[in-house]
Amino acid sequence: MIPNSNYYQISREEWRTFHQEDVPILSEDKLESLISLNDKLSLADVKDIYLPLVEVIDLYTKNYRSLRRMKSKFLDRPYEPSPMVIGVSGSVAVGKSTTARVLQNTLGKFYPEKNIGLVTTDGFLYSNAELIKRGILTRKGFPESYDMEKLIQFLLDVKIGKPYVKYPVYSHRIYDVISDDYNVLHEPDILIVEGINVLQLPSNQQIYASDFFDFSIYVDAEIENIEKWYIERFEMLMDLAKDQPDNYYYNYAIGDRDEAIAMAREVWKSVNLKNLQEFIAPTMTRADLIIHKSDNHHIDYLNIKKY
Ligand SMILES: Nc1ncnc2c1ncn2[C@@H]1O[C@H](COP(=O)(O)OP(=O)(O)OP(=O)(O)O)[C@@H](O)[C@H]1O
Ligand SMILES: CC(C)(CO)[C@@H](O)C(=O)NCCC(=O)O
Repeated sequence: MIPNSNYYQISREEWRTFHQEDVPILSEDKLESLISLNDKLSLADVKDIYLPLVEVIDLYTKNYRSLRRMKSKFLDRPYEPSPMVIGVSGSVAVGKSTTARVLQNTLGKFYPEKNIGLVTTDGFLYSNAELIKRGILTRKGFPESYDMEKLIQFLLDVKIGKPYVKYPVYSHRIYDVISDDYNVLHEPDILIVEGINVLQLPSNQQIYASDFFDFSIYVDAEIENIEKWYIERFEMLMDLAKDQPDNYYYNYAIGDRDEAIAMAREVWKSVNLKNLQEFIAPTMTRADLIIHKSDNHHIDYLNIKKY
């Protein structure tokens, strides 16, 4: 329970019962096809968690569009379509990208005619070379390691409806931003932006990234579980790198496994846990919705903002 909470805490058992009468139910076929897109996802998760969640997002989307329409009419300005932007935040390795991907796919089934985009803020990290130049390589993921001005310009371009918006991409495989390459976003109706920093307030800008979010989600879990998932992912990345000498994890993969895992535990403690406690967890109560995961990534309850 969040102290002095302005949230309703809702158990999974209750959450799964929420449904708007006038919203059509997704067919079993569509639900089955969603699970095949993600091996981490169960049919129970789609039905219990993600279907009510897309219906909540549907309420926020309708409200967002109708307010914008009324405002442009009131101000006597043309109505310019602008995508609804959803932020997904939480610790390193808590499962933000997995949650965001499942949400993207479920929204895609819910609104088959709409374009649902997904971008991670990892691409807006400074490159390793730049982090070294600034003496902050061991602060990767901390607020100062992101080019926030670039992220805010990107969000602004998306919001004003620029037809093609470029954005940089990060690769866990090379442990760096991919240089000389970028992805392009083309007129999304809804954009999900996932990253540890989406709810943070920058110290030196007048515009906040969070100004652009119309709905925000924080993925929460106990620290011991997140550490476990971080180490499991490290082992998975190491296993994938075994035959790839150009992979950042290759040297760990061919070296002593216990030593590599001990090193990962140290990085977790001295970098990611510190970042979580100092800069990420304090932003949790800015989110409209907090999803709580327990053992085995099981979502057991959610907190949704009252006011
Ligand atoms: N629902 C789930 N069921 C099983 N495994 C999951 C689930 N969600 C996430 N994971 C696993 O937990 C690990 C972390 O997940 P993910 O990569 O989505 O986290 P993240 O918060 O996006 O991390 P980062 O900030 O470092 O990119 C991964 O190994 C992922 O496969
Ligand atoms: C790229 C981030 C910051 C977030 O996804 C994270 O995965 C990371 O690399 N953190 C730095 C410390 C580490 O190597 O885990």
